[in-house]
Amino acid sequence: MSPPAIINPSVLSADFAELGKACRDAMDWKSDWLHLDVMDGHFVPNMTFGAPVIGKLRKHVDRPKEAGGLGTFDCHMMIAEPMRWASIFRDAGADMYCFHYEAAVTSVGAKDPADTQTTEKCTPKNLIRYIHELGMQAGIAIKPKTGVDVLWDILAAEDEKERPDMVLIMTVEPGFGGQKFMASELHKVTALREKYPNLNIEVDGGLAEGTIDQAAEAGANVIVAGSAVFGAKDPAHVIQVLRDAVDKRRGGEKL
Ligand SMILES: O=C(CO)[C@H](O)[C@H](O)COP(=O)(O)O
Ligand SMILES: [Co+2]
Repeated sequence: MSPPAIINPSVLSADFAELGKACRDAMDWKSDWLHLDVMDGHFVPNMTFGAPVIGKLRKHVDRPKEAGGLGTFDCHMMIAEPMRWASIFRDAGADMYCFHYEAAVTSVGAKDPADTQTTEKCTPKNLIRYIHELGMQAGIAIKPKTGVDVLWDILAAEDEKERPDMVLIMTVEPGFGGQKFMASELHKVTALREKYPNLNIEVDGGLAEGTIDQAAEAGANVIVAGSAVFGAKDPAHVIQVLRDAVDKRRGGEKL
């Protein structure tokens, strides 16, 4: 059976002037995690917030989930140099540091924003190892134009410290909330779920009541939803619908 449903609202669609309230609301609505979209204006054509904001939000979010809080701050790092910023986000309170494969393979392995000397290349496996050494969980994301094939070698790393805890399949082009769900990406989820029954597989972009069944059927269990939750009249109901769809697939019931 695939892992349990993890419903993960993205604050990208919340009122940025009231992010503390958005976190408290997400807890009240019985979310499992909180998804934080970090955008740098280089890797994607948009900017959001960085570690200082995440550090402040931590104060609004109780742990653990069992006590009514949110267990995991899931930081979706849409940034060009993911190795450079990992320790800073760890210090701010990130639990899951989910970087983009495309950014990792085109950046250097400097571990400090001010380091201009390092020229050694970053690799996904080295970055995953480093994220684990920092005490965070490691996620790896791929954009719609990146094939799922790039992930096989990383998932099969001999050393478990170099294997990701979660894979994120983007179902929109990263950069903006409220875009149309790309069902064309779900074959990647199906392929991953076939090979890795226990892996946390996250989908992000355009997930809502009308699209969740396809994603759940493909095998996704970590569900990001921004506009569908923060734009809803009854966000707690939407979260329940998303959870039920994943749980039905887990129970073997055909959707
Ligand atoms: O990573 C993202 C965009 O790059 C967001 O997490 C995502 O788009 C969520 O928003 P919505 O559910 O409205 O599509
Ligand atoms: Co995201």
